[in-house]
Amino acid sequence: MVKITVLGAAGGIGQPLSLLLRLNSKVSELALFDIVNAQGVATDLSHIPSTQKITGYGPKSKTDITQLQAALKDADIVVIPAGIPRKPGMTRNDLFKINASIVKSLVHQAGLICPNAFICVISNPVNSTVPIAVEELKTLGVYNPSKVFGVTTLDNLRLEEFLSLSIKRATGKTVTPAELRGDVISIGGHSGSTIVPVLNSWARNLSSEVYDSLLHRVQYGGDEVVKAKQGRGSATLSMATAGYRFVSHLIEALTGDSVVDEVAYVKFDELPGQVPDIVADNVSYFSLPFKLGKTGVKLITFPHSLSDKETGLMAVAVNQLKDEIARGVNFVHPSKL
Ligand SMILES: NC(=O)C1=CN([C@@H]2O[C@H](COP(=O)(O)OP(=O)(O)OC[C@H]3O[C@@H](n4cnc5c(N)ncnc54)[C@H](O)[C@@H]3O)[C@@H](O)[C@H]2O)C=CC1
Ligand SMILES: O=C([O-])CC(=O)C(=O)O
Repeated sequence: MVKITVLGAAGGIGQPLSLLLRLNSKVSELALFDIVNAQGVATDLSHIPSTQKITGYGPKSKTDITQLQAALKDADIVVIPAGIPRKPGMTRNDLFKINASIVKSLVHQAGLICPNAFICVISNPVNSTVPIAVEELKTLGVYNPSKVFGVTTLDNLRLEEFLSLSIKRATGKTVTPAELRGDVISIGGHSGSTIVPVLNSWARNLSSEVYDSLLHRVQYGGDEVVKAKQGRGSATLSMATAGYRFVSHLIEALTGDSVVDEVAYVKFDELPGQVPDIVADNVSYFSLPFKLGKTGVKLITFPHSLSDKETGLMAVAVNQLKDEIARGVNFVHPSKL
């Protein structure tokens, strides 16, 4: 029995993500909330045969929070793709002005109504919106470091797909993205040079030229989609797939006895497991691999074998992340910095 609430469910990510969740038989209840059209999306999805209860909620007025609260009641997992996406020429940080308040207000209600729920933040800029979520939950006294995630799974999907293509191009050999999954991961943050792909022994297959173009494509994959969509938004279908991969693992961890391997952007300093000094001495948030159980993150499992190049990338990532994390914290506590 798992209840999932999707906030921003009528959007470009929210709709396909809700569709995928509708098809998961372990989800007993799916609550969709949006400021527009969530009831319409829920009605549409309700025609797909399922034993799952599905409901749609939207505010009845500008100040109405009762519908949001009803959607969040008894939620085990809250997924947040609410907020504006990029247009060409914008960075993810340009979204902060609008999305920071959206995430803060939604997480505030989640902290009040379902304080034990897992919180999965998709809204950008993830490097800053997750610190906002954490600080908001702290102010309510309900923060649990094992249960708050920035969803960076799309960086891992891109790495698996683009590396598979790069290996084919460089060696003529076929290594499927599924074979690479788990063996290569993306750590760091979720924007440009904060994204650090860790290639393990697969790097040996690539010339420095192929490596550099792979690195660029993983770090700036989001820009590629924004440009191709020509002002009509950013990644939605790949993101819904990524979001579903992450959330379905959470569901697995919640409903079974198995411990699942995942990667997400977390506040790691209060979690068990070792993180290298270069990270731990400079930031408290990083996208990291971990073991996931019923109660959330059980253990950070930092990759053992980073190359010199990857260690260098990590130093760059940490530097940029510092400011982006501070921006999120400062938004909730303007006087703290
Ligand atoms: N973490 C990641 O890897 C990725 C994150 N994103 C981010 O996800 C966010 C959503 O992207 P899209 O779905 O493409 O945007 P969209 O504009 O298609 O959908 C966003 C939805 O949020 C709703 N919304 C706005 N304010 C709300 C509020 N206060 N409460 C509830 N719903 C609200 C809107 O009505 C809309 O339906 C963006 O910030 C985007 O940058 C996008 C791709 C990847
Ligand atoms: O690039 C964007 O704005 C959306 C995003 O986070 C991604 O595609 O990785």
